[in-house]
Amino acid sequence: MEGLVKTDVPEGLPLVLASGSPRRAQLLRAAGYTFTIDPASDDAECGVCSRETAPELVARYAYRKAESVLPRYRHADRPAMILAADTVASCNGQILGKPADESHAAEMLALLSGRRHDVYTGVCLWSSPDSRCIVDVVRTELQMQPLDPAMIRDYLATHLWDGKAGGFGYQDGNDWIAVVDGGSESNVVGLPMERLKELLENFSSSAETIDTTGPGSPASR
Ligand SMILES: Cc1cn([C@H]2C[C@H](O)[C@@H](COP(=O)(O)OP(=O)(O)OP(=O)(O)O)O2)c(=O)[nH]c1=O
Repeated sequence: MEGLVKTDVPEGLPLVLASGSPRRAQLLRAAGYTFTIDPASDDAECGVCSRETAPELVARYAYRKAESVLPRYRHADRPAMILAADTVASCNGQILGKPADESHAAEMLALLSGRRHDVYTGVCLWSSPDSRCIVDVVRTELQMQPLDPAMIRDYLATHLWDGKAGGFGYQDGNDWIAVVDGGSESNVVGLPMERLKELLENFSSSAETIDTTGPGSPASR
């Protein structure tokens, strides 16, 4: 997979992956990052707002996931660079998150069959000592080959769809799906590694300071 090259974390901060996704941890490990895992609370993902686009949704969720773990790293003796992400597929105007069950996965695969679709990952980096934050979204366009009922049935039986946006894993080892634009395979699997490197490298000049003490802030909850 491309882009598996690490860079330094600004200020030498310990990197905290605010995600329970095994794929994100694998990608970070493969690139050589040292990090701890501290998943965001489940309520960081709270449904699709009306008229929200897929890129808006993943940006919002990535932000909320990072924000939800921030209070754990607020003390001066526990500084961290928090990394959170959220991935969805988007096909024919529908946003596809993780399937609730096998029949939901089957519906998603039937929709994706033979269609071009996009996978979006939102990434949020938040440095706890100075509460500076950056959010970005990467899109990858994919083409799914036509899937016949037997292919869908056999894939569902593997349970590999479980926990994967769109009910299908790009990394699952069959040739059903190909990247047609946007390049990043790691983005499809849950963390755009080349963009992560750029975000870390440009963090000092690009991140915004977030007021975490005002009304509605993590500290006030
Ligand atoms: C499209 C696609 C997604 N995925 C995965 C990446 C993500 O783990 C998952 C999308 O769900 P997310 O809600 O983005 O992440 P998560 O629930 O796994 O972890 P957390 O919320 O704790 O960060 O789908 C693949 O593994 N392969 C794929 O081809």
